Amino acid sequence: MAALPSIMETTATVPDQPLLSVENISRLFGPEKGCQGVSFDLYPGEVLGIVGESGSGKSTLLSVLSGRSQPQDGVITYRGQQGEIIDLYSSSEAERRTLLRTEWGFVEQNPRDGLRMGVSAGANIGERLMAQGVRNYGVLRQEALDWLQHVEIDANRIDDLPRTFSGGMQQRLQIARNLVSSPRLVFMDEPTGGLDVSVQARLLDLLRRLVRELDLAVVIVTHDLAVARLLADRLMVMRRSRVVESGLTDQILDDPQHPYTQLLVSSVLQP
Ligand SMILES: Nc1ncnc2c1ncn2[C@@H]1O[C@H](COP(=O)(O)OP(=O)(O)OP(=O)(O)O)[C@@H](O)[C@H]1O
Repeated sequence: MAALPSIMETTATVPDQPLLSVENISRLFGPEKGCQGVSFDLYPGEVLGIVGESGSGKSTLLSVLSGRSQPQDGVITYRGQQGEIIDLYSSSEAERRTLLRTEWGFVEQNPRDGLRMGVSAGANIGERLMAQGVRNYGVLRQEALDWLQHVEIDANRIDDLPRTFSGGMQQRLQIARNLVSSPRLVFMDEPTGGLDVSVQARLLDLLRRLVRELDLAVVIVTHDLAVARLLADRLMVMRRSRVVESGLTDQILDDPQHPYTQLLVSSVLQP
């Protein structure tokens, strides 16, 4: 297999400085509906899981963190590739969109929301590279072939439309489309949701491998504690719009402190 692209060799990333700093952000649609008072730092290469029951505010928080919806309160700063500090919501919408297409990625739960269904698998992968200025057809095609291989899709499907792919393949294609441009930070919203258990397991293995090999920082929303256990270094547990507990994944899952987390963990352990 071709080597994965080495990432960020030229970056000014300082490992002991946060990539993303989140200070007291809130976005509420009603009392306890949305997210409020959320603060944390995310470091390069770190995987943060956001867990909690349905309606606790996970997706709202993710959309605020990823620059998709403006918080009513709080500040989010991102340390750019050159070491510059970017205040996410002081930037223009165009700047935020550029960030999402280049240094960031977003893996949607439903691959149809993250893929362009009307163009080939190869074109889906090549799009972000083109946005970064790669124009050479041979280079684009080779990158697409390499990435199909990285996500375990047969290379001879390169010219096929994503709608001819299975759900698991579409999700792997979406991952390739996001990772081809060597993002430093990837947001994922229930990336294994809606897939069969066996397909989920394979996708999780793939994600785990890619996250490690590419040293990606990830914020992943999941209601599945097994997914969180497998992927996340750290967890934030949300309930009714607030973070009720946060810490190292093993610590939280093996010795939950908050009664709600205890309930969440014990409900999974029960047959
Ligand atoms: N655009 C919106 N307008 C009004 N209310 C909203 C909107 N988006 C989310 N909400 C409400 O905010 C609360 C949190 O929703 P959110 O989708 O963030 O929760 P979640 O934890 O991601 O849930 P799930 O796991 O079911 O996706 C819910 O009560 C939801 O109804």
